[in-house]
Amino acid sequence: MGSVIDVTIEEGSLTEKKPTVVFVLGGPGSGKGTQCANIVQHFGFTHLSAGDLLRAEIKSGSENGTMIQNMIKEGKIVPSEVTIKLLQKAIQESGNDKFLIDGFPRNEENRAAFEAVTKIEPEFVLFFDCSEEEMERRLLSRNQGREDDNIETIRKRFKVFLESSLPVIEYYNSKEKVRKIDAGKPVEEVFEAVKVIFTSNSEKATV
Ligand SMILES: Nc1ncnc2c1ncn2[C@@H]1O[C@H](COP(=O)(O)OP(=O)(O)OP(=O)(O)O)[C@@H](O)[C@H]1O
Ligand SMILES: Nc1ccn([C@@H]2O[C@H](COP(=O)(O)O)[C@@H](O)[C@H]2O)c(=O)n1
Ligand SMILES: [Mg+2]
Repeated sequence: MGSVIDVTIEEGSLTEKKPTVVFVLGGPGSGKGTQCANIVQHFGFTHLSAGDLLRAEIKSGSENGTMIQNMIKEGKIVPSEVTIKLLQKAIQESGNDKFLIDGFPRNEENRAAFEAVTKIEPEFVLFFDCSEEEMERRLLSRNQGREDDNIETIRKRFKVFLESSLPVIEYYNSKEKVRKIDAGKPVEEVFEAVKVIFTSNSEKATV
């Protein structure tokens, strides 16, 4: 007769825990990157900007580099497959389990593909609400050498935001996931409002 082996399976050991994800959305120049840097300092998240990952991919000399560069110059949205692969790689390499995903999902295709591939639902969606007039002023004085910070591309980016990105925010709003911030105020005031959201959310999580 064979021996009986007592195998104890610890709870959760067979299913990997999903990371915590907050999507950070808002128009071009609304202050997503600026506020994410503050959130990282205070709340221990890793900041993943989809735009930064795409720009790094261009610099790396990847086979998709020229296609990505052309799309960014035109303010168009890069196919989800490319952006999601970059996000997944960055998540895996980070060693963290809490992420601010900035500038993604940018359209319905981004949203549905991310959900299908990763099975991750955002904890909530931070939405930086800012007037076009103020965003345009900020982008034209950003001076970071971005090829899309010129008035022609900025107008195209605003159009894409209204037509493709706002519907994603509306989708999450219908699921009560959107936390809207008045992003037209000075940086410090915007961050005070951001802190309230992250603090109350972490309190909820520990109850
Ligand atoms: N609340 C604010 N008031 C004034 N200027 C700001 C504010 N927040 C950010 N800025 C400035 O506006 C510019 C755009 O900010 P930032 O890069 O954070 O925007 P973004 O939403 O990440 O834009 P993009 O979508 O183009 O990446 C930067 O030069 C930044 O210093
Ligand atoms: N999900 C995304 C995010 C960005 N892009 C492209 O990058 C440009 C710059 O993005 P920022 O967030 O840094 O402003 C954006 O205009 C798109 O061309 C994308 O395709 N998909
Ligand atoms: Mg940015």
